[in-house]
Amino acid sequence: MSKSLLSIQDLHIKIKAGEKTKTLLRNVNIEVNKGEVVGLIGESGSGKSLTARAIMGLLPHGMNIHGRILFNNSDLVKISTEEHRQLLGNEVGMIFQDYRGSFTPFIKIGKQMVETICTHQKVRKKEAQNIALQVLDEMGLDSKRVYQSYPFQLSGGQLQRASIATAISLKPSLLICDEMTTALDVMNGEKVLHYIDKVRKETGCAVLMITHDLAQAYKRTDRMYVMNQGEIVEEGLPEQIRCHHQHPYTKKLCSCLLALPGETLVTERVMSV
Ligand SMILES: Nc1ncnc2c1ncn2[C@@H]1O[C@H](COP(=O)(O)OP(=O)(O)OP(=O)(O)O)[C@@H](O)[C@H]1O
Repeated sequence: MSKSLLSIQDLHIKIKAGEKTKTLLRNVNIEVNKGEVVGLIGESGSGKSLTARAIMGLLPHGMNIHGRILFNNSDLVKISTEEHRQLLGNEVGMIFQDYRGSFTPFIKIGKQMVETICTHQKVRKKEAQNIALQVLDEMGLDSKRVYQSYPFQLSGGQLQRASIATAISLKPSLLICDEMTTALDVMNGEKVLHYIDKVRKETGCAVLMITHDLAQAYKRTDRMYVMNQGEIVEEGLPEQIRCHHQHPYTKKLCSCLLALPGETLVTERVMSV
């Protein structure tokens, strides 16, 4: 049985800017195997979110996409909008950087969660209610209160955790997390990451973790890709990226990270020679 769950091959994304065409992503190749946590790191504007949006079929209007995005061997570049919609939620869950768009403002969180669960899973309303309350609880939220609340009655962090709970409640085989802890304080961010790790161990889902946070990526991923100006410039195990990187951009990125107590980073060793 193939280990590959997601295989992005030679992905290019272009956009028309007046008379000219601008290339936003160039020759992107990424592999995510079943059950694996893969990090996609890079500075702001490097193309991480566009990669995620391409997988989800949510690219802004006017962008041209070339290449292949194989998910369980079906090419997501070629499937229809309806097929993409079916896939989202059922197979691929996404936690967005901007959580505010995850909920409709004038419908209570619980009602929205139950509708989402019933749309994607063959469960009755009562069971969907129990699932919603359970995942909210596991996110460390006051589940009954959040369930009964309108989005505007919650803080940004509570809303982000509710949106994460919704994505996880559908038990996708791939979870794409785009800077998902940006709105959370350190304690709640850790709690959420810990919970996602628990879900991954229980369900065997794979995670594509998009982040600026190198320390989190080192700690939580099995493999990492480094992106710069729309291209993957380096890939490898966290330890390789951290201590044996080759590309000047990775070196620059890693040099921003402080060494842990008792360790010397390669970049520092090189600089001190
Ligand atoms: N709708 C759009 N129209 C034109 N250019 C866009 C659009 N969306 C993104 N871009 C450009 O594509 C490039 C990659 O953007 P992307 O959002 O993928 O970056 P990112 O790595 O996710 O950054 P961040 O970490 O800040 O979210 C950037 O140069 C950005 O300006």
